[in-house]
Amino acid sequence: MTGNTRDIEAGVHRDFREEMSYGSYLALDTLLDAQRPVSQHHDEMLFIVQHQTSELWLKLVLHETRSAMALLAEDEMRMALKRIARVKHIQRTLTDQWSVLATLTPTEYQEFRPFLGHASGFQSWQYRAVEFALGNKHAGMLPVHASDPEAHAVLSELLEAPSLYDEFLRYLSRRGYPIPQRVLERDVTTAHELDPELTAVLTDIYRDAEQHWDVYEACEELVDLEDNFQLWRFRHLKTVQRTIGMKTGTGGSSGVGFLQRALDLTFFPELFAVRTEIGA
Ligand code: HEM
Ligand SMILES: N[C@@H](CC(=O)c1ccccc1NC=O)C(=O)O
Repeated sequence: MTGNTRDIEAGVHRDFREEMSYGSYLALDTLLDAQRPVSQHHDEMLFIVQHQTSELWLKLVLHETRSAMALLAEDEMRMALKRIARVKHIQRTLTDQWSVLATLTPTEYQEFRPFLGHASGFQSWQYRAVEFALGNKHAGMLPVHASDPEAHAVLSELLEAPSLYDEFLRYLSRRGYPIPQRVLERDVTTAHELDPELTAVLTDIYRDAEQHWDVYEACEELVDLEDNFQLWRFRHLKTVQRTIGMKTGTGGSSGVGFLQRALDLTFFPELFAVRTEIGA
């Protein structure tokens, strides 16, 4: 037998002149009109779609992370963890997605790279917002967004707000854990720095996990989050390496060297320091 033999059932809705349809609900006119190559090269479409899908997922990561922060501030730990679980799945998708871009050869990329000018992922405000929310605060990043007042406003707000980790530590303090006062009152516009006394508090949780099961589990969720973030950074670095080698970046950085240094960053240093202490 040939052809598609599946009946289109009588009940199937067909007239959307006066009703909301799939496309109108999702604003597909706008979404699918947003791929605007600046060169004539075939592979630029891949480059654009890869970035746009990443930005869409980043939008959801930000939405979920900000919600998790607000929930923690209200002592709603279980709901906050639900948000974080979703973020972890998105992170995996973002990391897996690098394999699509890895099909772009250096020869193909060079065809349209000169058309990109000084545009660079370095200017992604949503990426920077996620970094800020997770605690990698850096006021020096704000001027890059001066030409986009809305993005600048979101970044300023996140810079000045407690990070996810700050909210977690405040929550632990409210639960009676002896979080040092200087940690609770730190200048949240800067990145958190390792505090050995905080490591000791968290180590006690890990040493007696059964007694502290829910917060112990929450700590491991944060470790997963950071681990996933680092995997994305690493895949970005390796993709950059195979695509432009040691060339400087269009954003003006050294390129691979700059991205390599990001792998030394940590959002939750004490949660990793705990590993050294366990069993010691
Ligand atoms: C062939 C593909 C890519 C190349 C060659 C590349 C290259 C680079 C380079 C060299 C930098 C350093 C800044 C600069 O001087 O430009 C950078 C930063 C960045 N790129 Fe890409 N990139 C690629 C794809 C992507 C994709 C798909 C995303 C997804 C959104 C992305 C997001 C970012 C972000 C967020 C930064 C800033 C990182 C930070 O500040 O730590 N890049 N990229
Ligand atoms: N920084 C890249 C260019 C680049 O990847 C890019 C250019 C425009 C929009 C997004 C980009 N993605 C990530 O940096 C390069 O140096 O080739």
